[in-house]
Amino acid sequence: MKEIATFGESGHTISKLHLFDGVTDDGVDAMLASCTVLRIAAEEELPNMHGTEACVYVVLRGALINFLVADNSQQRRTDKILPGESIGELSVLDEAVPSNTMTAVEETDLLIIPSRLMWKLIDEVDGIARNLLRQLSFRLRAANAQLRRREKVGEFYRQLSLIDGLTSLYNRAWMNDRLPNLIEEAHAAERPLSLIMIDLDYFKKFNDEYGHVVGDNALRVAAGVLSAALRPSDFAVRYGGEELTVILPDSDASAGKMVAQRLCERMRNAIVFEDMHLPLPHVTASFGIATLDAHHGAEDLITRADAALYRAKEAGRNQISF
Ligand SMILES: Nc1nc2c(ncn2[C@@H]2O[C@H](COP(=O)(O)OP(=O)(O)OP(=O)(O)O)[C@@H](O)[C@H]2O)c(=O)[nH]1
Repeated sequence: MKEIATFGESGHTISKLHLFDGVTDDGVDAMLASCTVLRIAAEEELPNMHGTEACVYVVLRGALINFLVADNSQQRRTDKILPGESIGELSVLDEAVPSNTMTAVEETDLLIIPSRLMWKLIDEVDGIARNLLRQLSFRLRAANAQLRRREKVGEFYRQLSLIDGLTSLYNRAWMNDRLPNLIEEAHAAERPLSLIMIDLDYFKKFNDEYGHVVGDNALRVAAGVLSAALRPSDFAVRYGGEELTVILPDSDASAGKMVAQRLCERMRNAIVFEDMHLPLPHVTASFGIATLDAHHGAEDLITRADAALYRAKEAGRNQISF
């Protein structure tokens, strides 16, 4: 980077600089005449300060890219600063160190307006304060829009992280997060809630016999059976491996049993493999039902559903127990 001239010598005028839009005061060129014009090479980084003073940088030629330094010290690229545009106003106004680093996209010439002169211009020249405010409000809106976009993207990935990739059901992380809330809501409203633990039967044998690809398909089919049979207010979760869970808000023990019975039958009849040249493998599952007791929490509910599931397995599988 090198100082190539003063603004007065550079041949540039304020007419194309946004900060001076609508400013007709002839004195401004004179006030800026002795300001430095700095040339920085492509990919060169701009210092945060010029000397010891904060300053406004106005792009006369070339372009800058504004890198926002994130908390985790990764750099994120934001918008380009093009000829006529400026940067650094906030640091002049609040005297804080800028939170971004700027890099030249190509060889770039910059007019440097030191803080003291910037304040003098604001105080003495009509229109500059207005332009500055307009520029800052534009930047604030752009920053808000970017924040909203990031929030949406963040929410998208958060949702994605709560969905099981194979079955598209909710995953265990979702259940760990949501079940305590659902239980709290049920207690507060004094409404029932039932939970069904489901485990595919002899699934190891199924995998051994038909292979893991068909096994995966069987899991998808089992998930589909749950999704198709439940109300929109119910939740189906892949608890882990070949274990699935169904949460039934507003459902007492008899409703829980009825749903489990229906799921058990549909599971038994579901077709895993459509190819008629192969023997049609079916899957069955065992179901353990537990209904929420007053004052009991998620852990207790899962433990009781697990115990019921164990009884269904012990009793021969392909059935429900409570
Ligand atoms: N294909 C496939 N298999 C899985 C997946 N997750 C777990 N399994 C298999 O599920 C089988 C579960 O076996 P076990 O826990 O012994 O139970 P089981 O053979 O179903 O026997 P019971 O539960 O007693 O009826 C294991 O062989 C796992 O590899 C998966 O995502 N895809």
